[in-house]
Amino acid sequence: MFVLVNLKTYPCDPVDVAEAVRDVNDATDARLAVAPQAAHIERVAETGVETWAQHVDAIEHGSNTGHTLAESVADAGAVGTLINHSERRLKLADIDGAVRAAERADLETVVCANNPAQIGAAAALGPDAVAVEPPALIGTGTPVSQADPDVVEDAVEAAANVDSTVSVLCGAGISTGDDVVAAGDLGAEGVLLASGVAKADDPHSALEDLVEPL
Ligand SMILES: O=C[C@H](O)COP(=O)(O)O
Repeated sequence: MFVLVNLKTYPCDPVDVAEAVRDVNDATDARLAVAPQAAHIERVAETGVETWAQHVDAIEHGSNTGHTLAESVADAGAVGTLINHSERRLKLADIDGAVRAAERADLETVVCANNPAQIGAAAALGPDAVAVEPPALIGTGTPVSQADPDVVEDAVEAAANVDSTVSVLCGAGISTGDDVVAAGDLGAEGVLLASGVAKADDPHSALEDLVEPL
């Protein structure tokens, strides 16, 4: 299972969480990675943890003030990027452009979507993976894999109908090992999570619990 920890803009210490992700990754068969804010990518990557960007824009080098260039996050140490997170929504053409920009910079891609219908559209753009996240469950601690299993199963089916090489992650409310196991049982190859780790008093312990049954 792939466990991708999104730090959003939570007031955690990104290096402390990155070191916890790195250390727990070293002690499990699961694959763990962390997605800090763009400004923290370089410091986080220097810990040795697998580091992802939270977003890249559909741009090339040039006059794009305030945008995030895929090559720049790759230069800073990111090896992948989220695209179209529920809190960073893009138009369809810009999702497509962001996937192409990430490919150009050799970044792995996870395109997020609200529901199975959008997952099908996202898979058609050829990312490495898609992530289904019902917005109403994000940050609630109510896990999508247990509270709304049909969403996950339908997302897996929707992606497979379009492109069977695109992996499916699920996210929203995932915070325990049981939530991750439930996601795997529904066909997801990974989970995207944030508050369960970034807001935990002890991120290392929270991560150990997440991977313990894997
Ligand atoms: O990127 C992570 C997702 O939005 C899930 O957030 P959450 O784990 O806090 O529900």
